[in-house]
Amino acid sequence: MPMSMPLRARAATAGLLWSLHTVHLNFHSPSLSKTQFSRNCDHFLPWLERKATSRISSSLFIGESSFGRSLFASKIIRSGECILQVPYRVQITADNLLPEIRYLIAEQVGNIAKLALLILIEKKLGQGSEWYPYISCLPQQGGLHNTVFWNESELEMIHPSSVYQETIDQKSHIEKDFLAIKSVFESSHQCVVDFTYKDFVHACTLVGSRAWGGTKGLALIPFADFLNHDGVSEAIVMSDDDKQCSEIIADRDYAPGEQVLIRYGKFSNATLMLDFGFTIPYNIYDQVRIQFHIPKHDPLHDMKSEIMHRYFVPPPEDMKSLTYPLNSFSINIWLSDGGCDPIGR
Ligand SMILES: C[S@@+](CC[C@H](N)C(=O)[O-])C[C@H]1O[C@@H](n2cnc3c(N)ncnc32)[C@H](O)[C@@H]1O
Repeated sequence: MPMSMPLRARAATAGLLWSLHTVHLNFHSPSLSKTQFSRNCDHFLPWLERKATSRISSSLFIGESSFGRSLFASKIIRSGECILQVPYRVQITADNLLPEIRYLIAEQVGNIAKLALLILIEKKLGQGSEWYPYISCLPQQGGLHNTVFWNESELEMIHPSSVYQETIDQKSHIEKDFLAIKSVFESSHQCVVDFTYKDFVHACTLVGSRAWGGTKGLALIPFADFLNHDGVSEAIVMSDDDKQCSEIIADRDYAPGEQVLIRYGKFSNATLMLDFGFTIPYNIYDQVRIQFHIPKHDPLHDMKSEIMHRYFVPPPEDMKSLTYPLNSFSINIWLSDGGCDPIGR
């Protein structure tokens, strides 16, 4: 079963996603730099395999590319090969919170906030945390570029995009969760862990950009979350309930040393910027939605309406919850032949 990245579901309810095509924010060159082991990560995979008591991957090693930490082929990989299997038992979900904390915040906040709290608790435990080798590998504050971290003048640049409003909504959602957790802890006279609003925003953004929703609910999947995104890759994180693991099958051949990329979802640049803090240069999922008014007195009214209905494009999967006006259509910004397709296919 395919899994999907989480924040999208929430953001999709916030409003129409207009393309961010006017502001291209890919700070990195897509070409890969020399691969080397990332700081702090040398012992990561052996630790995870010990914890899982099984092989996670014999095909991948951790290195760095212009996309940050990345996974690379350690040998020839053939299309169709299983390159990674992460058992459910080494994935982190809200169930890993201590029962008394889980009970306290049960109805107060959603899974993103619960996982964020778990990260903050484990981080405070330092080397005493059973997840230390993973938690200590996660990006530090200042290392994420999602729009929630943008200052006012940066946000002003994207005012015409729906990402602007979605960013504001996301911030207020995080603030609401923060206050809810703090108030629960205060009224129960429990000081589970001391953290600031800034810590909490960082932790929520970490979860939003590297957790998957699956059969076990929202889960951080160590090692799988070191894989970077390529919108045209067919490789996705899948759940296998029989084998009790998440796995990834290679969608093409890889030579040793090549970076292995997966698709997080069929996301526009607006979504990528909001939830993951990057955009890609030619995003085949970028769309603008054009609303089109056909006045009743227009002599071509019937013909135009008929064309509109014939070519009406249903909203993408991740925007199903939105009601699209019928007098609108999508334009894909980038097409493989470089042209514009007015019916959005
Ligand atoms: C699931 S993590 C992937 C591993 C990450 N590079 C790391 O250092 O841990 C997702 C983050 O990786 C980065 N990323 C993934 N794909 C990217 C891409 N195509 N271009 C630029 N950054 C990317 C973004 O910072 C994103 O929020």
